[in-house]
Amino acid sequence: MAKPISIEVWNPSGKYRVVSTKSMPGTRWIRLLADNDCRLEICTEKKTILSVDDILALIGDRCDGLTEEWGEVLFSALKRAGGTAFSNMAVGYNNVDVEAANRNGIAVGNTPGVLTETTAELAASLSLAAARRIVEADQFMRAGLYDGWLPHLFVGNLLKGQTVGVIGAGRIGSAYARMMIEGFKMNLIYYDLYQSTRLEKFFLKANGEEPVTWKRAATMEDVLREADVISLHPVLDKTTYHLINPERLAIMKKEAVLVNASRGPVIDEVALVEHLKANPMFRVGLDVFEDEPYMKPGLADMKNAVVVPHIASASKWTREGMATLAALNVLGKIKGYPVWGNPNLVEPFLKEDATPPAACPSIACHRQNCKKRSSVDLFYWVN
Ligand SMILES: NC(=O)C1=CN([C@@H]2O[C@H](COP(=O)(O)OP(=O)(O)OC[C@H]3O[C@@H](n4cnc5c(N)ncnc54)[C@H](O)[C@@H]3O)[C@@H](O)[C@H]2O)C=CC1
Ligand SMILES: O=C(O)C(=O)CO
Repeated sequence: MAKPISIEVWNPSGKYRVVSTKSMPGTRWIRLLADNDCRLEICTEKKTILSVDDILALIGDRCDGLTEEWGEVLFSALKRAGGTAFSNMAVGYNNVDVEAANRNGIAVGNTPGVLTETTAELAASLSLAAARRIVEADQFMRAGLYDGWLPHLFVGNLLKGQTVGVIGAGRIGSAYARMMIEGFKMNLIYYDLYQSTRLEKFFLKANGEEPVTWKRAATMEDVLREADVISLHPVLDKTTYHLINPERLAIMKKEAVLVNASRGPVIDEVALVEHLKANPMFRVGLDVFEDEPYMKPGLADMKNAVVVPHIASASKWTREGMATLAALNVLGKIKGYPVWGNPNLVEPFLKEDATPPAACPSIACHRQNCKKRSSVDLFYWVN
């Protein structure tokens, strides 16, 4: 039997028991649940990742809704406890065994609509940090090694006029592409399984400047060969696992910059470390890792890698929005509300002082609608 888990309780006499396995940013999500007859239990354990036993202890023998990362054991426990709702605080849900959720009649919520720009901005930051060697230079400065301007000191890559490559030109990939085109006047080449109309409709209104060029590549290899900066934004699934492997690394330019703010396993990280060792001018910016929270051996020693701990969606507005949407997914399901028409247009749920619509903002998959949703609504969480 799992040991008791420490929790903080809001509205103890609430009719519905909702458990959050993590403390989430902001307070609106708490108010929304507590004001709607939910007894909210927030796990206050210090550990970042809870074990299956920890979560079983949290579910107990009566629970109406929950937010975490799961499979059959936990979904069947949630079902036995009378639960019907689960929400990730993420757009992605590759942490969720959707089939197991379906078998147990549990709806799976996620939180699109608030992450796109924040995540794209982090990818753009990593692109710049890697191209201009910001982290190396910062460490050098702090170590007291700077003793005067030198022509060769931390020479990096100019972005203007170079080519940015995007693999997976969905919401985030397209937003990132626009930032790099508009901000740095880069030319674009992208690869996606589908034509990205949202990206192709966009054009540079550059007052009198040379317009940038853009094209959709026939193959991913074309992007890897041609681009100077490549950013990965696909979902993680069987088709994208180890998308960047030794063969594909080998065809990239020796001084290319590779950015990953999608999912760690999209890159074969062991192969990447070898490539970084062999090609000191090849640089990467990584927000996600194959075995999060760990890095593959050797990566931490590579000066040509900028690494950050999965913070792409970490802006205050986004994280508070994610918390609100996750809570409203669970609440909406408990109340029997329908699913909101467009999970990417969620502003009505985010208005601070307004009553949110009587709908679940984004139920990515449940028994009734699972097959009907297009792939664009299926997202994946880390690990
Ligand atoms: N690092 C972080 O904190 C965050 C990471 N993400 C991750 O970013 C990724 C993209 O998110 P969105 O843009 O919202 O999703 P999206 O669904 O709008 O875009 C994904 C794109 O990838 C394309 N794609 C799928 N398989 C492909 C393949 N084999 N080759 C090339 N393209 C392929 C799809 O056609 C789609 O256009 C997801 O993995 C998501 O979980 C999202 C938010 C935050
Ligand atoms: O939303 C997601 O998929 C995340 O990775 C959270 O930042």
